[in-house]
Amino acid sequence: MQKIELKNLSKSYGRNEVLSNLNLTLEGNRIYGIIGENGTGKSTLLRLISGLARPSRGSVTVNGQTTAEGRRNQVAYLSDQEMLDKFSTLAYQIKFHENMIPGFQTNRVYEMLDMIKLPVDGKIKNLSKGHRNLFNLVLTLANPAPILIMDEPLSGIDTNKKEDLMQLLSSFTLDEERLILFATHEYDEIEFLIDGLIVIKGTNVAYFTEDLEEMRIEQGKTIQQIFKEVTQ
Ligand SMILES: Nc1ncnc2c1ncn2[C@@H]1O[C@H](COP(=O)(O)OP(=O)(O)OP(=O)(O)O)[C@@H](O)[C@H]1O
Repeated sequence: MQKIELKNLSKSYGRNEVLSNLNLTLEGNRIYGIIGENGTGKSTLLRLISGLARPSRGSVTVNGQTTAEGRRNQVAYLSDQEMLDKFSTLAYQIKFHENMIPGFQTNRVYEMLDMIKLPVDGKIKNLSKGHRNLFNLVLTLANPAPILIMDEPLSGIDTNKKEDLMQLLSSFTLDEERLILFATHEYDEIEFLIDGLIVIKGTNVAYFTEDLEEMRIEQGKTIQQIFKEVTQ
């Protein structure tokens, strides 16, 4: 079973303490959404878990791995920045990922691109921004890592494609026993996608549930309402 454990985790950039003494355990084949106002440290937290940033204090353990390198092997990470060389072709990037990542699911890339009707010909720079985001997302989803960590994966993607992608994400946790954690500002869209919710306020977790459905039945609140209550 997949497991992410954060113990007394803090991160500062110079004098700016972004995250302070976080304690959190995420586990199971679940989809977790992480929300919070701009600049509250969501991306920083995702980078710490993925082994791309170093904690200032405390520890991050991912499936028993405590070193940054060990964590990187457990995680497929999708940045909110555009990382791909714009002058390369889509086909080149697919081949590059296939060569770099053991078990990379190239067939799946082509199936997903077909599903979202994105042609493989041509260069990254000629794609629209939304299509570039989609292509990045597809490359991340074809990574066989047991944990998928994504920074705003649905931003700039049209409603129809979002629905297809959300179905795909659900199938990843149901059929393939993966854990997915992503940051987003799209509260309405993820309402029925995520199993667990984390709200960051200030420098810490202000709200956490691993069973949003239960909370919804008990308290009848939407994510938007929870967010407002917690952050006001
Ligand atoms: N590499 C860095 N060096 C210095 N400061 C940084 C760095 N990365 C992030 N920060 C600062 O850390 C804080 C949190 O940034 P972060 O990007 O993690 O927030 P976020 O919650 O993801 O924001 P948003 O919702 O706007 O994407 C901000 O004040 C930001 O300026």
